[in-house]
Order: sequence, then structure tokens, then C-alpha cells
Amino acid sequence: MSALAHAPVVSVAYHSGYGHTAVLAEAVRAGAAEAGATVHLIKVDEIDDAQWALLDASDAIVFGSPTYMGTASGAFHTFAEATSKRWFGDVWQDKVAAGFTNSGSKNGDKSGTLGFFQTLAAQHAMSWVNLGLKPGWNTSTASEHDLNRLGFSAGAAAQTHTDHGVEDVHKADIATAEHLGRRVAQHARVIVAGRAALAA
Ligand SMILES: Cc1cc2nc3c(=O)[nH]c(=O)nc-3n(C[C@H](O)[C@H](O)[C@H](O)COP(=O)(O)O)c2cc1C
Repeated sequence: MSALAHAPVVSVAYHSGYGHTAVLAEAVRAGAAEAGATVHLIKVDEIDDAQWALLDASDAIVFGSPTYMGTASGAFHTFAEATSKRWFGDVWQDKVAAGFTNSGSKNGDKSGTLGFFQTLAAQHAMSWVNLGLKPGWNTSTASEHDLNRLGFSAGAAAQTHTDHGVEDVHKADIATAEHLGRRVAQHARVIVAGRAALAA
């Protein structure tokens, strides 16, 4: 790697109404950190100017939200609308993007949330990184403890019963979110190193 390349900076920009999605955010953070990234966890419903600056300076932004009514939460949508200030100036262009969500039902229309994240990333001309895992738990010998047990491709998807606490977020879903964090950090590292090499 060129001496000019820095450790990739990954921000996790998320909302969690009742704490379940926050568990996944922490898992993405852990995975990205394990892969060598500097990671910032940012609650989008409390975001301040310094955190907006952290997002602007990040190599990758991972979007996270519970699925409410088949899409991201209202708080996340408020944040997404506020990113239009970045859109005007192409501030987030070519950053790596990815996403994760939790919902109460196994399917729960989580694709609506992940699809919204993909569109948001595309509007900013970011580069979407998918989950990169084959679906788990889909043969007679498979198990609910498989990575990507819910079989989503666009991002990390989790399911937690709505009457269960944050301690019951499924271990396989946490491991799947950790995988996404590692994958995002690895992609960001390649891009950071490539830019440094081109600039050298
Ligand atoms: C307003 C609202 C809408 C919801 N809509 C859905 C939904 O469309 N699909 C689903 O499976 N669960 C739905 N749920 C359940 C949430 O997805 C679940 O409680 C949430 O993911 C928990 O994550 P959190 O603790 O991070 O908020 C909804 C919950 C609320 C409060």
C-alpha cells in the first residue's frame, strides 16, 4: 500500500427507536474496526455539526434503521432529507455505502428499507456495497444460526420479536452485521489505497 494511504474511515449513521437496530450498529462498528477501519457511530436523530463533518470526511457511510411501515423510520427519513445539502455539492460522491435494518417480522418488508438506502446512496453517487453472502437457512441441513439466515442480498437484515428486548437480537443477525462491517471496511481500504496510488 502507498505510504499516502490512511486507514479507512467508516461511519455508521443509524436510528433505533427501541434499541434493537442499535445492537446491529454496534456489530457493524465491531466488524469494521476488526478490519482495520476507524469507525464513528452516529445517531442520526441527535446528529450535530461535528458529526456531519465526520460523515463528510468518511470513506464509507453505512446507513441503519429499523423498518417502520415498510421503509426506514421517520427519524431516518428526516436525516435523509437533510443530506440534500450534501447532494447539492456532491460532497458524498464516490464514498462507499451500505445498509442494515431490523424488523419485527421475518420478512417484514425490509427490502423497502434497504432499497431506500440504495436509492439514497445512488442519489449521492456513492458506491453501494452489498452483503456478499449467500442466503442461509434454506436447505434441510441449514440452520437459523447461519449467516444471512433471512436471505437478503442488498444489506444486513435482522428480525427481532417486537416484544423481546435488545438482548434477544439474534446472534446470527449480529454476526451478519459484523460481516457487513468487515466487508465495507475492506472495500473502503481498497478505494483509499487506489486513490493514494493514483495520486502518487
Ligand atoms: C411505527 C412502526 C412501524 C413498524 N412497521 C413494521 C414493518 O413494516 N414491518 C415489520 O416487520 N415490523 C415493523 N415494525 C416493528 C419494528 O420493525 C421493530 O419493532 C423494530 O425493528 C425494532 O427496532 P428498533 O428497536 O431499533 O426500533 C414497526 C414498528 C413500529 C413502531
